[in-house]
Amino acid sequence: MSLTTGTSRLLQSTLTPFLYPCLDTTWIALRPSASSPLYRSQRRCQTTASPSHPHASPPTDLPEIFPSDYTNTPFTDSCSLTLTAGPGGHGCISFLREKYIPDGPANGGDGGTGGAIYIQALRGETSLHKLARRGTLKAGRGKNGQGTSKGGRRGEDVVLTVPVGTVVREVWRVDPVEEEEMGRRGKGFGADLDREEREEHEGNGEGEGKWQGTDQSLKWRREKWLLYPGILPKSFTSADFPALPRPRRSNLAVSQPPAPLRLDLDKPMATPMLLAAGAMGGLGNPHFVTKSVPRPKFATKGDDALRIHVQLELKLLADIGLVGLPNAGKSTLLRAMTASRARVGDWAFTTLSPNIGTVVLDNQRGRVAGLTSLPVYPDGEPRTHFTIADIPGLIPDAHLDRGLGLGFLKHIERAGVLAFVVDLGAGDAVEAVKALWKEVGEYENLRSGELSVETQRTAPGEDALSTYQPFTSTASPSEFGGDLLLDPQPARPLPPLTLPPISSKPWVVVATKADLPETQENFASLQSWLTEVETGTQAHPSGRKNGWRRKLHALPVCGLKKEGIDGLRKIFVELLGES
Ligand SMILES: Nc1nc2c(ncn2[C@@H]2O[C@H](COP(=O)(O)OP(=O)(O)OP(=O)(O)O)[C@@H](O)[C@H]2O)c(=O)[nH]1
Ligand SMILES: [Mg+2]
Repeated sequence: MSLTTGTSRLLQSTLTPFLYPCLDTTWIALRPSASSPLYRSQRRCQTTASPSHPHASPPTDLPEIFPSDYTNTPFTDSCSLTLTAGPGGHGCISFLREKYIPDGPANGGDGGTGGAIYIQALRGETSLHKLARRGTLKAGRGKNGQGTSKGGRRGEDVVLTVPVGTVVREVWRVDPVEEEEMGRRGKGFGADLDREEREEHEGNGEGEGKWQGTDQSLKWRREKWLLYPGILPKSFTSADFPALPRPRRSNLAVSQPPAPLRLDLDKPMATPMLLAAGAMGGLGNPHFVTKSVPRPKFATKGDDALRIHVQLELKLLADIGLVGLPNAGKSTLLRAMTASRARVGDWAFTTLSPNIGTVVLDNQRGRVAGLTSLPVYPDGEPRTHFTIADIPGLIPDAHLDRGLGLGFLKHIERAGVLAFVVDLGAGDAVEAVKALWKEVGEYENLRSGELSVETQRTAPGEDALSTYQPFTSTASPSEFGGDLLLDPQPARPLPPLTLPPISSKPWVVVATKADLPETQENFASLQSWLTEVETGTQAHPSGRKNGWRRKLHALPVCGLKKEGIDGLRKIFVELLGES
């Protein structure tokens, strides 16, 4: 009885505040009253102003953002990587040795296959910076075989996780299996040719001595063989060795995409996709038992691994891109809508590389206020969040690469929906939107010209992106100590990606600093201009006939006080459904 009472008292003291907060008297006592300053400040943070009266509040009570509240999130939208699959483990040279069997048969195990490299596009990822930092990715080496016919373990696999919308393009590859096959076919490796082929050559009157020479020199590939410890190579004659086994590929290699790699990972992937299979392990000494050599004291080494140099590029930077002149309030808006802690400053070019923030629409515990249903992705999956990119400010003549212009415009091209952010307190908002569109439109013209030049340069039938040329060096890899130290081809820049035209993307105008006095008129003229563009009375600001004109909204917001944010979120969700 006393135990029950004790348990219930314990429960009351520890769990009640969490399960039934309304019953907990201590919590009630601590809760700020409606008149306390804390409560008032909380209520002020939660208010969302009606967009129709944004200017009602005076601009004096603006919250301050302290420098200690800034964090710099790293971001990279393209990178080059060298992917090296795992080399195979060596075969083992071993003999059975037991009581009464001092010189048993060969029982060395085969080496393990090397680890493979996979790629997987996931929705939670937003940047390639983690991969860009690494530069080279290597899968694990297969373990060596062991005595008593124990095969070596497989090498560790590596999975690259990338954001959805990543494009993977191959720059060059070194495929040792392909090279060896080519060498055998092209150079006539006598020892490894089929007997019929050989006889055919001899029948054609080619000297036997010549074949003999090729035969012996190519059979003996020191770097391919492992010798029993303590035995010097000179104690073998090359005739003791059988022909080198043909190069093999692991069974996994059949699911490798064809070379050259050109992948557009525009959907989230349930399972990783193979990019490079690991190399095969070497063969243990039982593989070389013959009548004349019953106890072979050699095994083969594991194969060298496939190496691919790829370029990764994000086709989609974020769902929404904030485009604006410097100091328009883009970073403040991003902070208001997401948990981003982007730096804010009262000067131009506070932001120099994109900041990406995520707006959570459904956090598994409920939807954000005002959303009755969730938007869906093109594949029908409900969209529980979307991303916003705060892109550095554009300046006039950015399309001529003035002030890092082209770099910033490249980011704009990669956003799904464009949100033109204009400062209502910095002059005519219509002129500001027109100036922004002018830069974007000029950049689009430039890009379409660039693409057509690239298409003309490509010979008909040739792959427009990259063509695979296996490494054709006169020196064999063994001359580099079995390992190639240099890139087989210098990394050449790949042609630009073909992306949808910017002017056909949905767009919206966000009028910031609506708390500033006397900005109503500016906003009203912006709204009427947008209505004219929508109805076709005014030309599309990009100068293109087929520019996006449906549902053109302008929304006044105050990023500092988070006013007008709910309405903006709803419009973004609506436009994402259209994009
Ligand atoms: N009154 C008022 N000031 C704002 C508002 N939003 C931003 N500001 C101020 O405007 C200045 C610039 O804001 P940022 O968010 O850094 O502007 P930005 O567009 O990111 O600037 P860059 O990164 O340089 O292109 C800061 O001093 C902000 O405090 C707003 O809604 N109202
Ligand atoms: Mg900024």
